[in-house]
Amino acid sequence: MPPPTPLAYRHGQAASVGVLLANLGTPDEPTPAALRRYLAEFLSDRRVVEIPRILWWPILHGIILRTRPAASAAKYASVWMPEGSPLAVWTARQAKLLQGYLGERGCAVSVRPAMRYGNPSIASALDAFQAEGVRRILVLPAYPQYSGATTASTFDAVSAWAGRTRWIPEFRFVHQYHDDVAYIAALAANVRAHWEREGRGEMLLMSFHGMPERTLTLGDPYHCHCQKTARLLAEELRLAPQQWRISFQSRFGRAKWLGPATDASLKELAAGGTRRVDVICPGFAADCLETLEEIAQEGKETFLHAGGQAFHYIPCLNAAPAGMAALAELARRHLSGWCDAPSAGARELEASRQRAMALGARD
Ligand SMILES: C=CC1=C(C)c2cc3[nH]c(cc4nc(cc5[nH]c(cc1n2)c(C)c5CCC(=O)O)C(CCC(=O)O)=C4C)c(C)c3C=C
Ligand SMILES: [Fe+2]
Ligand SMILES: [Fe+2]
Repeated sequence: MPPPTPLAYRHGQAASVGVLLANLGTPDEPTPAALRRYLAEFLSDRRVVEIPRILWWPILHGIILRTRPAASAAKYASVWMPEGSPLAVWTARQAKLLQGYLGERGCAVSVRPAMRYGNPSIASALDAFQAEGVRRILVLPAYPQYSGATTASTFDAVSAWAGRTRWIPEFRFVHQYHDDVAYIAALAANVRAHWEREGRGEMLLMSFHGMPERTLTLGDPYHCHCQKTARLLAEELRLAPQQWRISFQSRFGRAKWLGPATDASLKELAAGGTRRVDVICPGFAADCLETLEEIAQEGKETFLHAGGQAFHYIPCLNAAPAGMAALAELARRHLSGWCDAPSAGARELEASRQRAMALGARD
């Protein structure tokens, strides 16, 4: 049960603004039992697996949840950080930093990390905002590219919580930021910094998480958003067409997924004589299993086995200052009018007064 009307609000204290930084979710521990809980929740979401339940349920419960947890747990164990799962650790750090970046607003901003599956759940973070007396919430899903499976699913979780809540706060929702100038600039800065430290390869491969190809024909903008991010990043880095490629990773299940596949691209590049490849995953706001294990470990092995000589993985934006500044700028834009810094308000007021005086108004 969500808590009753927040005490702070009942007592008339000024309500502040909340920012819910939501990412996908991750298991609590790298164990088969924790993986089973996480995968059961994740793969039961109709936004993620769009197969009729009558067909999907026996596959999920009869095969996947019996076999995948142990295999995935071993992969998670290979990337686990002392503080926990990389996705959870980075998302918590980002939320803390974002709160600092937004600290100079005209009202108190509270930023909470949340996970669509697992912990801290979206519902628990929203309950915590209610208890704090927060009456305005900006939901910021950490997905630059919109997809039904991620962004819309976050919206569903917020709506489900609202459906159980009497006095819902005012909500705003960030839809996507795949072509945001500051996000593209942050990605480019990340690549350039890597090149300055490590030299550069002949090819920059931009690998995005895949989706079933059918989602594209059904109208999901995800594929188009990925293409645009990749093109803008290549432009920002002034790359010629033969210096970059896009690919899609993490295929799941038997259906046809968006292509070209990252593993096939790595083999093809090596076979075609590319000696060094640099790989970046621009669709992931933070490093996680899919980047650290599937790309930095497995992808590297694939490329080197196929004859490549050097493989460089460029980490996600994580807590990099340019990435945090981009997130803060995005949040600031969406918070506009809710929580403006008083100095900006006062300046604007003075400018309007002077314009009015120039038009003949009297003080
Ligand atoms: C970045 C956007 C993501 C999209 C789009 C996405 C779609 C999608 N994913 C699956 C199946 C799995 N994904 C898994 C892990 C995972 N996926 C994303 C992001 C997107 N998924 C992230 C950030 C992660 C990593 C989580 C972590 O804990 O580090 C997994 C679980 C891992 C495993 O067992 O392999 C599955 C399964 C589908 C089916 C799908 C689109 C329909
Ligand atoms: Fe995924
Ligand atoms: Fe994967």
